[in-house]
Amino acid sequence: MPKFAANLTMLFAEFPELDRYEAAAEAGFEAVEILFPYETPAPETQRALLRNGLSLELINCPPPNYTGGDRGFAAVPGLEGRFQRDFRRTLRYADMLRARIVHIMAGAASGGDARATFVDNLKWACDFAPKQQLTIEPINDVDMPGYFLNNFDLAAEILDEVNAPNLALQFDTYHAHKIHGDVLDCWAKHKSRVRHIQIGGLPDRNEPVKSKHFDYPAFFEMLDDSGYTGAVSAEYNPAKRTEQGLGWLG
Ligand SMILES: O=C(O)[C@@H](O)C(=O)CO
Ligand SMILES: [Mg+2]
Repeated sequence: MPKFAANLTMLFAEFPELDRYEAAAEAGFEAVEILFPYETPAPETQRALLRNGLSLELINCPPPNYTGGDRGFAAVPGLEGRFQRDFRRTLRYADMLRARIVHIMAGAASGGDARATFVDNLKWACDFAPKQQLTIEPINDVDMPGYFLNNFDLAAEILDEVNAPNLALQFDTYHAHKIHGDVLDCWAKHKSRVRHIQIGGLPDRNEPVKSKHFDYPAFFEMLDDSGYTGAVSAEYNPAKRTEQGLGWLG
């Protein structure tokens, strides 16, 4: 089986943030991710990770929590200064929490200027933090209207243009399904660029179980055979309490 991680922004949300780490460890996870850890002092998150023997796979840039607000600034012309400040702050958290990956969010924008801004900001970030693994994630524009990076082919072009060893693709099966329909086809086309996977049930983003839309057990087997060594993070809305829906873990 792949190395599964629990996304603590969506899983174990029955508990206060710092208690989710213990809940994830008790459920058998050895790794977690949290999209926006910025409202909790980093030393407290660090202690929760250590106490529960968990590694941190990923955090998002920008801080802080964007509930109801912006979806990043990396592709927003004119906000390069804001992007750089955010990125520096994210890196301080990433260093302290030893986050394996930082996902850089593009933000709401469109057109050629946005694309050029995104490429320039990504090049700057890759140079500024050569030892930090970075990703970009295509996100469907029903869930995030106006989000710049809204398809995988565009992400592939951007990755080619930036051409940095520490920048790769974050492949979320839920978004792949909503954007392109056929997840396996999208995977086959882009797998060589993928450094992080997120999963959610199709089509409703609940537990990642086998459905007429997707065969998760077969996908996990295929990942094992493919030599993929990254994490597969459970990023979904549990239909009931989180623990009651973890049968898919095997
Ligand atoms: O898929 C998602 O929604 C997330 O991975 C994310 O980073 C958006 O905040
Ligand atoms: Mg995702």
